Amino acid sequence: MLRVGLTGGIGAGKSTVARLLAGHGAVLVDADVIAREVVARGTPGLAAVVEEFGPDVLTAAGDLDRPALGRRVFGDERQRAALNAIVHPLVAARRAELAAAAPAGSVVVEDVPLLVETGAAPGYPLVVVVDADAAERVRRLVTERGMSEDDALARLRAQATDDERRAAADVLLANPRRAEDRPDPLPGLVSALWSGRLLPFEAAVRAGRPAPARPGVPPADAVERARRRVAHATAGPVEVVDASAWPVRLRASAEGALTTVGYVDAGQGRFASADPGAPVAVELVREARVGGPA
Ligand SMILES: CC(C)(COP(=O)(O)OP(=O)(O)OC[C@H]1O[C@@H](n2cnc3c(N)ncnc32)[C@H](O)[C@@H]1O)[C@@H](O)C(=O)NCCC(=O)NCCS
Ligand SMILES: Nc1ncnc2c1ncn2[C@@H]1O[C@H](COP(=O)(O)OP(=O)(O)OP(=O)(O)O)[C@@H](O)[C@H]1O
Repeated sequence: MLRVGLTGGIGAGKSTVARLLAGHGAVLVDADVIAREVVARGTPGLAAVVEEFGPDVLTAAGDLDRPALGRRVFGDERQRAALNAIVHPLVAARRAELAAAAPAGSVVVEDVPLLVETGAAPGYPLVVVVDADAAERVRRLVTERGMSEDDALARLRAQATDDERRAAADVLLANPRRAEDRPDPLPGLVSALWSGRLLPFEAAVRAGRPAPARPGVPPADAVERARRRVAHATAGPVEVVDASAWPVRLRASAEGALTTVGYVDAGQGRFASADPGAPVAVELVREARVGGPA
């Protein structure tokens, strides 16, 4: 099983990409759907929201009045943080539960709009970001979702910047406005991602097989993502030993949860990434030596 974090700014095309991946056989987990379930009528989540925001955020029938709550939280950072503190832990727990229930051999694609904002990105073996510029995203929300421009801009401002999301992307899928006179390139990009990266990555994780070395010099941003992922999984310091060639070599102090982020046990205190797009080797050493004198 391989967990893939799929994210992008509002209106970037996450759902479109998720549907294409599902067509190839991915198991989908949709954080927006879960975020509705955890505040459905009668849930502890809804009770906590009402305790925080008062009964004005309920409809006459006792459901969450989403437009009313939306008006309060988009544009007021403090209120948004209060809502996030209630909803996000419930969503993260349910996401993990659904991913764990997927059949062996699955590629689980988790569509998580706020993957970067919540700091969850390094906890995934692979992060896919769908990218479209802000003006185009606002156009989509206004023309195809019936949102006002002000509402669309308020949501954009409540999210990470495009640069922050791009820095977290192991794979960046460009999804600019579809041209009417040319075929849409997105299905082809998603198909190549599926067969060229996701399927081989999942198979290698299942077989306990490290990714083979590859030619070229690792880009600095890929090295930084590997370092952050390993630091997140091992909850300790991580040193970059050699980033001049693939596999990137890192040194960490504990095994931690490396196998949950796409690493396999390579024996003799070594772990290796199974991601064919970014081979990384991790050497485990006693804590005192990581970051200390050689
Ligand atoms: C404020 C609420 C009630 C408004 O509901 P509404 O039906 O209008 O929007 P919906 O939930 O369908 O979200 C649509 C999009 O808005 C954006 N968005 C939603 N919540 C947030 C947030 N807290 N911060 C930034 N962007 C957000 C996302 O891009 C999302 O895909 C709702 O968005 C909510 O409960 N948000 C908090 C939970 C959350 O963060 N959900 C997003 C993913 S976990
Ligand atoms: N390349 C494109 N050109 C034009 N319209 C597009 C393109 N990709 C997606 N859309 C349309 O833009 C809207 C937003 O796309 P989609 O629902 O996939 O985005 P999303 O990132 O999941 O949005 P949200 O953040 O609101 O969940 C949809 O109406 C979709 O049909």
